[in-house]
Amino acid sequence: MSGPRPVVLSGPSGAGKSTLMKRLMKEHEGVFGFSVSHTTRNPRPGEEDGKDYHFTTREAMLEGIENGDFIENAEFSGNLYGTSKAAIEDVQAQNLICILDVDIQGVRRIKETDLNPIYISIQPPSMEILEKRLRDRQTETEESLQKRLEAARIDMELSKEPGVFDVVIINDDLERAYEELKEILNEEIKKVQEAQS
Ligand SMILES: Nc1nc2c(ncn2[C@@H]2O[C@H](COP(=O)(O)OP(=O)(O)O)[C@@H](O)[C@H]2O)c(=O)[nH]1
Ligand SMILES: Nc1ncnc2c1ncn2[C@@H]1O[C@H](COP(=O)(O)OP(=O)(O)O)[C@@H](O)[C@H]1O
Repeated sequence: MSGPRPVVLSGPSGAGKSTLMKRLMKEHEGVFGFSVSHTTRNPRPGEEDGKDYHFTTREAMLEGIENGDFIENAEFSGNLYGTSKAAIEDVQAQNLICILDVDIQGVRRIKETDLNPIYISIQPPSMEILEKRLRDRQTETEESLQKRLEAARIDMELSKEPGVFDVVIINDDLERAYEELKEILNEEIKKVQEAQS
């Protein structure tokens, strides 16, 4: 595949992936493009269809999967999520660094493709802090919160396995975590900026 190397951001729900990614994209306008996933979960207040996610139904998504429209898909906390081929192609056609936000199942599936991204895991400092951040975010019901915490325990274990991720960033202090992320991506960012100048 041509163009800059994509970036996969993974890690438990509530670890800070969206926060870090949004900041990265804002501070590097015209460098990154987000791979907009499909999901069957309901939009949260402020989320935009086609920007944060393509919000869809299980029926439509299963049909798309059947048609081979997705490079990967997974069930997470009772909903379907997936990366369409078009989502990645849209970004790569513009020669931008494609950022994917996927769970650990997605990481596994992407490893079977020829996408060749940089794999970054964003981890919370502890389960206790993760739970607090998720509660404070006020986006989840008690049931979906518990499912996310259960998935987080599995994610935290798997992310320790050698070779799964290129880098693991502990998102304790936001500024420090952000600097670390920028440092890792510095080379790719420069390549895109040079190609544009
Ligand atoms: N496999 C896969 N996981 C995804 C995709 N899009 C989002 N996810 C993951 O689904 C999980 C839940 O995402 P979301 O409902 O937005 O909750 P949040 O991560 O707590 O903001 C997170 O771990 C995401 O990384 C996708 O296209 N494929
Ligand atoms: N380093 C940090 N310190 C304190 N709060 C944070 C930090 N990083 C993220 N948060 C907050 O934690 C919550 C979860 O972050 P979010 O980016 O939504 O996680 P994710 O996208 O991984 O689910 C948000 O309310 C966010 O503002």
